[in-house]
Amino acid sequence: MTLDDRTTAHDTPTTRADGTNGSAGSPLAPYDSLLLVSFGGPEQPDDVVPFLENVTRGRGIPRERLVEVGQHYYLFGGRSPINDQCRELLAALRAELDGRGIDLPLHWGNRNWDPYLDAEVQAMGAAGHRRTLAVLTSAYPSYSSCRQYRENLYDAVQGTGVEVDKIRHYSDHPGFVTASVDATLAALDSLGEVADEARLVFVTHSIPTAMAQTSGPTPRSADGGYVDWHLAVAAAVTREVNTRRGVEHGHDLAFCSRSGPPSQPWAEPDVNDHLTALHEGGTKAVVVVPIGFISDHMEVIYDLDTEAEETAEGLGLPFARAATAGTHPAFVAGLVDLMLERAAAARGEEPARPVVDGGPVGWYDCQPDCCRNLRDPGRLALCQVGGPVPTPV
Ligand SMILES: CC1=C(CCC(=O)O)c2cc3nc(cc4[nH]c(cc5[nH]c(cc1n2)c(C)c5CCC(=O)O)c(CCC(=O)O)c4C)C(CCC(=O)O)=C3C
Ligand SMILES: [Fe+2]
Repeated sequence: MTLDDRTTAHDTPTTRADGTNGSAGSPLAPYDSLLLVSFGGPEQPDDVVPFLENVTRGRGIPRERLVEVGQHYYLFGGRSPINDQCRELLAALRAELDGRGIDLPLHWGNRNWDPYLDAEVQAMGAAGHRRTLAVLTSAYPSYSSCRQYRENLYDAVQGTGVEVDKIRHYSDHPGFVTASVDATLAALDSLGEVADEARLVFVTHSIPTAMAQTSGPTPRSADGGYVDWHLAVAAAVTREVNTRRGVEHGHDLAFCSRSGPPSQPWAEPDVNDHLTALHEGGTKAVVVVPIGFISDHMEVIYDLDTEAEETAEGLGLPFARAATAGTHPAFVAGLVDLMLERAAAARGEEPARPVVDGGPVGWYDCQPDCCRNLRDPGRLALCQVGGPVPTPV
């Protein structure tokens, strides 16, 4: 699916003598197109069950959990906001690109729902695109948040002639952090009198402990890159918020949306348990900051705005939830900066790779042993050092 007619106009690319598209001279050369890659979500009640089947195929999620998650979607009319949020991000990216005089076509494909990634990449290939730059709507390393998308990209390009690079992991890029800082400040303001006493509870998607510990490239910490990256972002946001307010807010990292069988360990503490523990320890108010997500999709509007907020209400704990990055101008501009940086690197230049103080610097191509697929280690993935080779055992 393309965003507008202007995009379609580019579907007839100018072909150079060497057979590649006419992207030379563009600040995004060598890329001839851009591709937003997202998770996907149901758009009407009849979509919910097939969507959940797509997400969980072969993943051993208990049936009760699926029924429960289905209810979350039905509570919101069977429609996840995630696709509309992707449409808004595409429109914001288009405007930012236009403002910088960049007219590359911008495409969009999802892992689990229409518009599907496979169909989109097929269409891109048929339209003559040969080298696209992908932006994942997921900012951190881990199997679920990085390699799985890269596996989907590997599958999607087969037979299309399209090559894919991606921007680096961007959660500690100044654009994303600025958006989180602004949102945290606004949420604190909404708490009124108790704001100065509020603790910042940063939240991300829980993943199995085994997946967390094998996230990021080796050598890695015992917690793994997924947790380390979140801790770096939480510290950077807290530091800036505290400086701006002249107050020392304490902070923690908690997890939401645990799935999988109860016997399997997942990253903890769960946000609801954590709010309870904070309350028992005397915390007077909380701001929940969902740094693990880039838009207010179902994990945010159900797991945080519905469930965690209810937990806080039951405790009598003043609660505010900070917005996700969404289409914050600093975030959108930051994504375009990351595209320009990636293109410069692809041209053999050595662009600066800004991150917040103390943050890890993301990488363009993942090491073959990074975020390994523990279930199906033979699956191949794109955007990897040395090409799509199997993960070393
Ligand atoms: C790390 C991570 C992100 C963040 C990075 C990223 O954004 O990609 C993320 C995002 C999302 N997860 C989403 C939805 C779901 N995730 C599920 C299941 C799972 N997620 C996992 C991890 C993650 N998930 C894992 C390890 C599982 C277990 C099954 C498996 O190993 O794959 C299930 C199955 C039911 C359940 O068990 O909850 C659903 C419905 C939606 C769409 C929301 C909407 O519709 O608005 C989004 C953006
Ligand atoms: Fe998920």
